[in-house]
Amino acid sequence: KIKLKHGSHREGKRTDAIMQKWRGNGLGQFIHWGLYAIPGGEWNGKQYNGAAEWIRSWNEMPKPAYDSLIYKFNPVNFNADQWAAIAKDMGARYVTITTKHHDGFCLWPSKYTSYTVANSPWKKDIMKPLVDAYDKAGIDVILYFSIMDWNHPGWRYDIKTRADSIAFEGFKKFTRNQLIELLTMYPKAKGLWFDGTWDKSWIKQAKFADELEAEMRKLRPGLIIGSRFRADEYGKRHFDSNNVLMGDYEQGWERKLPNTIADVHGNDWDCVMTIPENQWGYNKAWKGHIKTSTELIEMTAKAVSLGGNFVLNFGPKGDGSIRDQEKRLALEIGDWMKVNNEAIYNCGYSGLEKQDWGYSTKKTRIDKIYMVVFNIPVSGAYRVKLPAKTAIAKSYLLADQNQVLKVEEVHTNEYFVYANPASQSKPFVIVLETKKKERSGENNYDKAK
Ligand SMILES: COc1ccc([C@@H]2N[C@@H](C)[C@@H](O)[C@H]2O)cc1
Repeated sequence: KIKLKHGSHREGKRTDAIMQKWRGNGLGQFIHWGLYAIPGGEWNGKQYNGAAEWIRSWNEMPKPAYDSLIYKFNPVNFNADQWAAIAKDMGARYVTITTKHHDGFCLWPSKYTSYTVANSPWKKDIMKPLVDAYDKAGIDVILYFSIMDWNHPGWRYDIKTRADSIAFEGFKKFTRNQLIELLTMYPKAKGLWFDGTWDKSWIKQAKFADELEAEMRKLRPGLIIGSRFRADEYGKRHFDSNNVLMGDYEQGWERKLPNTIADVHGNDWDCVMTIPENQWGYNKAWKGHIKTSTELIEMTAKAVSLGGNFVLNFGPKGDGSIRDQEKRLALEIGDWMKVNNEAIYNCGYSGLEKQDWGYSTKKTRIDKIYMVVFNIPVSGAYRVKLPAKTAIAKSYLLADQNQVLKVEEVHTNEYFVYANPASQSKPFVIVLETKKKERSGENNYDKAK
């Protein structure tokens, strides 16, 4: 092991109640909202083919033109309770909200810069009504914060000269001040989701970032901070030089999911996902493949089956309203979650071998396994292999618990569960209540039991 001063300060999963709640959330909502929602991926009648929240980096859009969008920020249709209701109806149990994206525009009235809502026509704080609305809806709030800040004069991509170094020292103080300010103004926030930490300038700040993380955790005991915040003194990110996870959960799954349990290295993690291929901020033109609710439900089940959370992104429009396609998807996912959320909330890796019909999840600390089915076998038989000494006490459809299902042990600890789902066009869940195997002879079940 390499001696590290600024590596990870904890090995293994956090076991406290706040993290256990986070771990059991299963499904979250991401909100990307800011000045970039006003142009919505378009400028002077031309479409930017990158991600809409990156339009400032487009040569076709003069930086001053972007920066003066602050004078157009007046979201007359902004309604925090409506956003929270959409998340609630979808079945999200936490939300991650952009307080400040890379452009540096602050959705809260920060004392440390003038580039905030306070100096827009809107004038009012956006974060407070959002935090309060989601909290009232029983949805935990995580604050997204971009370290990289294109608006701050002290930001540097790398530190090459003494002048860079002096400027960046000012930037570091500014960053610390804003983070302490956010934690102080919004004490209900359960965690921070950092982004914009890949440039050399920040990677070189191992000591500063380590001390800042310690200061934030002291100010807010139990605060949840992911692996993307800081690098160790050798510049290693997400995993330190001894390959130990930085922070409380892995933030490496952006627009992609792990495939097997080996990919998640026994850590907590979240996957953040866009509905189109790659748009976080509102884009007028949703080009390419727009994911369906069934695809998104499958990603949610896959994430939970591998011990993580699935966080689906919404990009509200410049006027504060949510686009119809996003509202419809949230309702469709919510309809499924209303019936099947027992297989998602407070569930995790089942330890069972992956089968073709879909993903299995296991209720934490309870002998219940959920077979979340996406591929219906023509045989009507759903194969499941259980660990030795484990038997199936009972099996039924989650959506209709009176329908006890026939189970047949076809090989030692390998069973066929027979089910005919009500609908062939929607994912459904088979529940297995397991128990210790008393004696070897117990191998056939008939429907009546
Ligand atoms: C260099 O590539 C990227 C890709 C996406 C991002 C940001 N992370 C996502 C969560 C969005 O905020 C996106 O703008 C930043 C840099």
